[in-house]
Amino acid sequence: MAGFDDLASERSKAQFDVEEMKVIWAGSRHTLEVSDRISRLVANDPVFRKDTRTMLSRKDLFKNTLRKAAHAWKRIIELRLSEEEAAELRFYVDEPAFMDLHWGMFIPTIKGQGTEEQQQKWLPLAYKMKIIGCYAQTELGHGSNVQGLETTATFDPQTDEFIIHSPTLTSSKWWPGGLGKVSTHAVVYGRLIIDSKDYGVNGFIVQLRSLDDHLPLPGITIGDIGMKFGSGAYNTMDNGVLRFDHVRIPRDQMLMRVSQVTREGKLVQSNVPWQLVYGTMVYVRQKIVSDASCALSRAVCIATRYSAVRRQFGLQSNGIETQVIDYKTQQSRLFPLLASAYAFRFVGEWLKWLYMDVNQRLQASDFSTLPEAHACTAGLKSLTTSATADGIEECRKLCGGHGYLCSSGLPELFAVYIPACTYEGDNIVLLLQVARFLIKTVSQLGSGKEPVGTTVYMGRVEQLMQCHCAVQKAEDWLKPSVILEAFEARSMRMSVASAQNLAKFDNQEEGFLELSADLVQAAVAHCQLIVVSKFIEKLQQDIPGKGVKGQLEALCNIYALFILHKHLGDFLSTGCITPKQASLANAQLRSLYSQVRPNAIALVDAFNYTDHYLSSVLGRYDGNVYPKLYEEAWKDPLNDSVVPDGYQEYIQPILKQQLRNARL
Ligand SMILES: CCCCCCCCCCCCCCCCCCCCCCCC(=O)SCCNC(=O)CCNC(=O)[C@H](O)C(C)(C)COP(=O)(O)OP(=O)(O)OC[C@H]1O[C@@H](n2cnc3c(N)ncnc32)[C@H](O)[C@@H]1OP(=O)(O)O
Ligand SMILES: Cc1cc2nc3c(=O)[nH]c(=O)nc-3n(C[C@H](O)[C@H](O)[C@H](O)COP(=O)(O)OP(=O)(O)OC[C@H]3O[C@@H](n4cnc5c(N)ncnc54)[C@H](O)[C@@H]3O)c2cc1C
Repeated sequence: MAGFDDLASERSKAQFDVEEMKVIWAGSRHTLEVSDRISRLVANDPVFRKDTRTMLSRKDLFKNTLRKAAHAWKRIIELRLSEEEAAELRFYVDEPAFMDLHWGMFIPTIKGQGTEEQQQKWLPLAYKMKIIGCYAQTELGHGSNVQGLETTATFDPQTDEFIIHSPTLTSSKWWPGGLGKVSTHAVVYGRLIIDSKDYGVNGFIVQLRSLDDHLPLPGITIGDIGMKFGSGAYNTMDNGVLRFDHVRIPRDQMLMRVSQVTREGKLVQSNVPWQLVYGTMVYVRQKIVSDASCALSRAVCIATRYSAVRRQFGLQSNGIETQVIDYKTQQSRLFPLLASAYAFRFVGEWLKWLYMDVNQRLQASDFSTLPEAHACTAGLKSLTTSATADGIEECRKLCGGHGYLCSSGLPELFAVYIPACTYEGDNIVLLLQVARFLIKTVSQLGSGKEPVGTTVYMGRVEQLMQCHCAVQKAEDWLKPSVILEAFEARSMRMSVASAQNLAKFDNQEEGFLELSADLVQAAVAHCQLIVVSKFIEKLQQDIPGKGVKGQLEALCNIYALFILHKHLGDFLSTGCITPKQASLANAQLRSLYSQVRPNAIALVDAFNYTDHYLSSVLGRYDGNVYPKLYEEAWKDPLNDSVVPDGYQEYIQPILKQQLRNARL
């Protein structure tokens, strides 16, 4: 039967060891074992079913999420799951919920911005979930501009308390996940006011609801901000609104690692940079990059399997039509996304290492790598989430009409994913942060301050401003050194050009605003270079397993040459390559697609996703698409009755009217 046979035959064509590729994708044999075990545990538990999610009303959907979260927590305790296993469980439950903000932002904020004493007081409560917290930063009037927040925290020396207040409508906290209906506590960001002087934004731990009856405490108004894009999707989350009317908290609930307020009302700065108040965002942006590879690989897995099952046109001698995956146009849209999923996986792994390294340094009072960590997390968060959001939509189109059905799994995946381009920093705003970092780096060239980390290549500015690409034949594009040099030269030249244009302005801030569209492009070029170079570095590691390294090399080259093709204008206009070399790159790309084609199904099998996680009829492991699509349609509540509700009120009268008209 079509589907079963197609995918079995595809799997038999694979030219590499899929089991070893699973280890590479997971990161280690241990991680693969944990992820495999927990994914099956979730898939086999009826409480974690997902199939009715898009049909539930908001209230039922939300209650169902509460049920799942409570059940997940129960299982974590019963099975004594480690933190790693619990995180895998959350991943495979696959539903945004208040727990994400509690574990992903509230706890990390206390760890990163609280003093030892504050951590000792609050963390045990939070770890045992005796309190549930959220991250209340964004307001109705300001999200990107954190320094523009209006909530005030005024120190009252009489009572040794802070008074938390929302002075305007636009100062209402707006968006925090978990706030609307669940959280008992929040880290609230507000302006620290002492003796009428404004000391800027800081974090404060504020209790919001009673631990007895869950009612908001006096002076606090809270609710949910309403339905969001798509059915199911992010509507499992209670993004909330919060207002304070002179709510008092003890002084020791200001997070005081960065600066302290004494009993006398004096502000004392510690030796850590004030930017640490933004530390949780660096942590979460790093997480979001890893998540991008998961979301993109999921969509790509669905689209690849379905493209091997789906046949249209091109009747062959054996009477069978062509698998759509064999069309070159399909390959040229699908395989770069497959390559991107792998590329984002590896850059995510590297970013996790970078974050851990920065954290260790911070503990030892070494703050030197913080600007680089901020630029990398901001830039890569922006690059990978934008590409993933676009990629999921492309996968939907790659699946034709059936991709638009909720049962394909793609509409909900798209709807739940796209806010990643906005939350934790709007993607353009974040690229502008990278641009500032690049301009600063360029301006310091030749000053004796050597560029570090991902900007080391800028130290070779003279060479990179003049070099000529050495490619003479298509295969030359397979050399990592050739690719790296082209990407480095493009990024260097775009940053230098931006810096030179900026220098023409008397007022640098005005110039930055005027040139911001170009600056964003320079930032994108730098971030793409990071992705390419981290993929190449990955390939320099020991990679066991028959054929595994060869497949990864092909994917790395596809990613790089696809980006080159997509941004050809940059590469040509900066003179990094010639039009002839561009056309050789394109020829090489086509040849790489042919190389990947027989391995495509095995390359998505290596993600090791269960059918439960994919929740897609089109992406089923067994390829049994058509019978299941047919079966799925009959489950729609609209098919509960043969004649629909409303027939007598609305259809019959029309039909009767038409009959009468016809008789006239
Ligand atoms: C169901 C089962 C449950 C079982 C559970 C078991 C456990 C399971 C575990 C689960 C774990 C889950 C983890 C998941 C992860 C969490 C998922 C989260 C989902 C998403 C939620 C989204 C949340 C949010 O959106 S929070 C709000 C985010 N807001 C923003 O991002 C605002 C964006 N704006 C900014 O960041 C800034 O204001 C910025 C950068 C735009 C500021 O611009 P500006 O130029 O005005 O800067 P200044 O403020 O003046 O700063 C100048 C100076 O500072 C430097 N800088 C800026 N930011 C940073 C930074 N972050 N770090 C370091 N340095 C920074 C900047 O570069 C400047 O430096 P100079 O040297 O002066 O140039
Ligand atoms: C699903 C979801 C969950 C969220 N969860 C939380 C949470 O838990 N806690 C929390 O505190 N917040 C949360 N947020 C808020 C989120 O962090 C902000 O929405 C985000 O930081 C973007 O800020 P904004 O809404 O102010 O966008 P704006 O800054 O108003 O963006 C609007 C437009 O203006 C552009 N723009 C803004 N500034 C500039 C500039 N300087 N230069 C050029 N263009 C600019 C942007 O590119 C964008 O196109 C969440 C948001 C969403 C969607």
